[in-house]
Amino acid sequence: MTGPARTQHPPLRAAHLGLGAFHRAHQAWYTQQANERATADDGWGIAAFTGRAPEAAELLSRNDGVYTVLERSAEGDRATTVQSIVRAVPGSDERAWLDTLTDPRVAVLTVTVTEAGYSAGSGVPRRIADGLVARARAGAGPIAVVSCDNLPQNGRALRDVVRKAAGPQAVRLSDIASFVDTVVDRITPAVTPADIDAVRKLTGLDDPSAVVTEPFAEWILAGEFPGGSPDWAQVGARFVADVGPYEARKLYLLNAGHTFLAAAGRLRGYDTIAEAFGDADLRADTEALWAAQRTAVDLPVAELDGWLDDLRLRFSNPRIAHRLDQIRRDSPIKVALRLVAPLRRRREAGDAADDAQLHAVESWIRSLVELDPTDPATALIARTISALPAADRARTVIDHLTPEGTLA
Ligand SMILES: NC(=O)c1ccc[n+]([C@@H]2O[C@H](COP(=O)([O-])OP(=O)(O)OC[C@H]3O[C@@H](n4cnc5c(N)ncnc54)[C@H](O)[C@@H]3O)[C@@H](O)[C@H]2O)c1
Ligand SMILES: O=P(O)(O)OC[C@@H](O)[C@@H](O)[C@H](O)[C@H](O)CO
Repeated sequence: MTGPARTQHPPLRAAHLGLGAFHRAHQAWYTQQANERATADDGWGIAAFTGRAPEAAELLSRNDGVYTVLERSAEGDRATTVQSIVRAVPGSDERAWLDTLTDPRVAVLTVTVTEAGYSAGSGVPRRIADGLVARARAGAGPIAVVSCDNLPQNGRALRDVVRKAAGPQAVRLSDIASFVDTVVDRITPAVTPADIDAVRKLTGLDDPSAVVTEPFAEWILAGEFPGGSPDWAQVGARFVADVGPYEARKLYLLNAGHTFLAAAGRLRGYDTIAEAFGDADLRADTEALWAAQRTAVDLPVAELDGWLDDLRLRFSNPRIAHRLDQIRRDSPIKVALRLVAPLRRRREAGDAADDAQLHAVESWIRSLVELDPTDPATALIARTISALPAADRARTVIDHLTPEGTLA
């Protein structure tokens, strides 16, 4: 058995860094949908680089970059083939990275490297800076850099760390690189062997690069694309002047809900979001958290109500096994941005701390103290917090957790 076949050959015009499940289910999928509505010459092919380990590139290359997206609703599965990735490259291939970013045809660079990828220590800012400086030197023209990670003002956050990494060369970037803010949404769990089996049963194809995702997808973008972009708007993406309200909605409701359920659900022995959200107490806590945090979202009430109704169904989808231990990874930075930041804003406005927000922070602290850490950053903060008197822990986190997820 082999994987899905290539029938389209879109020209190389985009690059991506961080060839994980989400890129395959979101940006590459949107680009595929846009390519299907374009003439062959107007399509966009992507050179996708892995962030760290080479395996995803090696697997995808074996099938010429073509793979299956399995959209999984509560009712059933639907398989589509994605051909927009025309080259899958291990991130360690610096030559290929520089060649791609100095290629004048390449006008868009999308990025999914997780929240942790934005720290200087990850090496991501330096790699992007090197590529953009080389592009400026080569006179290869402007490029849009599109962050697709769950961070506030993600485009600006990426711009700042890339400029810093470029040092004195940063001045060269202003002329060639525009950094685009985005809100990206599509619940896409890490792929399991059972998912690959499900794809095999449905399509008859052996596709180790397949991804399973929900039917829902959203992409909201604000910024300049001086060298053009795939026609993502035609396939549902929205270009707006300011992503702020949509970003608050996504981060303070969906992602904060996930962050809370990952901690509190794991403490109760659940494995997935659907299981945790199915627990009456945790569901009530999540609803209370949403009620508190929605005050920070500047969107019409009816629009927000409808979005939350959809979110309840999405969290309840029993056929999407979004594992709590995956979501718990790198939690300090997520708690800082999704729970502590809105709590502090409330305090600055002179309002009392909300019980549901406090409960979410306290649940996270309990998860640090009582559960095995998922990653080194979490282990480090867990040790510090565990050493504090229990009565001081929440106050310490609320007062001293930095946006980088460390205790100041
Ligand atoms: N999966 C989702 O549902 C989803 C939805 C919206 C946004 N996102 C964003 O996309 C990110 C990636 O999600 P995913 O599901 O593809 O995860 P994944 O684990 O499948 O892939 C993560 C990618 O990021 C790279 N990466 C991770 N840490 C890195 C580091 N420190 N330095 C360099 N590269 C690094 C990895 O090499 C890999 O290519 C999330 O962290 C989030 O910010 C994901
Ligand atoms: O690692 P995080 O917390 O940024 O993301 C985990 C999930 O909350 C996230 O992947 C959501 O499923 C996603 O943001 C939905 O669009």
